[in-house]
Amino acid sequence: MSTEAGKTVIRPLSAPITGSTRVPGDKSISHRAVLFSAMAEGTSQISGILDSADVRSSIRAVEALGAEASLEKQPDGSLAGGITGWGERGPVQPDEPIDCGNSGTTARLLMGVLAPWPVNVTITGDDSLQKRPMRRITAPLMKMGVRFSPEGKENLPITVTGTKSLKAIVYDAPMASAQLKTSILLAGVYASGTTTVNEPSESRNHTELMLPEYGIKTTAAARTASVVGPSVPKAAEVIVPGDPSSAAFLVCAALLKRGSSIQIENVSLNTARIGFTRTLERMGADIAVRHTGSEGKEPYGVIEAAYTGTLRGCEVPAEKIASIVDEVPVLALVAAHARGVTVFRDVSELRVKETDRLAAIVEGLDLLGVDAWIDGNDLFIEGQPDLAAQPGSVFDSKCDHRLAMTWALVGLCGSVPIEVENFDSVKISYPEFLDDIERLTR
Ligand SMILES: O=C(O)C1=C[C@@H](OP(=O)(O)O)[C@@H](O)[C@H](O)C1
Ligand SMILES: C=C(OP(=O)(O)O)C(=O)O
Repeated sequence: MSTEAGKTVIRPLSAPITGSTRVPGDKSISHRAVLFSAMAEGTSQISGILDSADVRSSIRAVEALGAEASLEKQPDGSLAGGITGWGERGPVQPDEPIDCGNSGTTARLLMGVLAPWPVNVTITGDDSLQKRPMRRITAPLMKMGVRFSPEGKENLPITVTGTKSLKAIVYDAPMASAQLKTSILLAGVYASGTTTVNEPSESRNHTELMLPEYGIKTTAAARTASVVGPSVPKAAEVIVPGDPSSAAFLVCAALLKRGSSIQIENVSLNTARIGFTRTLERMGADIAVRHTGSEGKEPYGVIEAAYTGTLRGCEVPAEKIASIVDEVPVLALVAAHARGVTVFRDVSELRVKETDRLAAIVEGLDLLGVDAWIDGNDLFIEGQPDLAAQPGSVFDSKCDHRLAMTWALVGLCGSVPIEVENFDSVKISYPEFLDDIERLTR
């Protein structure tokens, strides 16, 4: 790998991707472990925490609010140690705005964390995060009694002023978003009565699975989750499994690189997260999932995948999109190599991620000569089984980690070097991505 003027040259892998590996800790569970432990009374013990820029944003945020984190780097690259929360005392008033960097999860969950406390905290973030919608979070929290200034503003920076007299609500969410659901449920922990979030389709359920570990009365069924408050979370022990969203890049690489065969161990097999395995199976991929255990209520196990060279297009219905929401860019690249058309129905949420991922997918696939288009909120890709990049093509990651890894696969699994602009955005979720994939070719 070489980088010049923000462009990284990605060269074809010298051999098929083979063998067993692990991926770093799950980002969603790591954020939650950090934030829930900060809210709790006592010292929580956490291991397997993802050490990435986004999770560091959550750690810095809770430290600024008075939680004590003594986390140490482990030989496997993860962070482990104790977090002593503010519990009944509540967070301290920070001196400065809290900068959540690139992390939507940090900013949005923090609004719910701060809701029960009489502090004024300004939340901000980088250029990308300052463009992402926040009214979806502030509107329901305002119904619970939280104040935001400027009132009704869509984008960060926004100042949160919490209240000790939060009202419990029943909220019909306009979109399937675990960040929205979690923010409301975290506020609900301190509201009197039952706070419920109903969703149009199922989003990831880590919050519902983890809050009971912190002693919070929680109920959950398909598309609905509730907490009963008021209650103070109690310290817990959390072991974070590997991140399936990171695993998806290695799996897709194996499906695109002739002769490859890999096993990814100790990865979360939460069904709300591994929709990509089902999509790839429907595309005819050789992929299998094997449960080996669970941590708390979170299942984990092994994902196996092997190259076959024969993939076909498929249709992914709207209600399954939440289970692949962060994997659509890399699945779109696989679809570009499949025979026939692939359709992802109602992927409008991709427009409001780190960048407009829908537009970026169409742009990147166009550079590869692949016909991809958006009709309404649906994404269509006409695959080409013999697809090959032009040498030296420059793909723009738009400083988005998922796009950086997606376009890197074009170079790694193809036959000519390509370039990826701002490839270093992989530090957001998977800093060791390139090392991990190269290690599997030796
Ligand atoms: O709750 C979470 O940890 C996340 C939820 C998803 O966002 P939305 O809730 O906005 O869909 C996902 O895209 C993000 O990477 C992490
Ligand atoms: C959308 C993502 O994260 P966040 O919303 O936390 O920035 C992601 O990791 O792809």
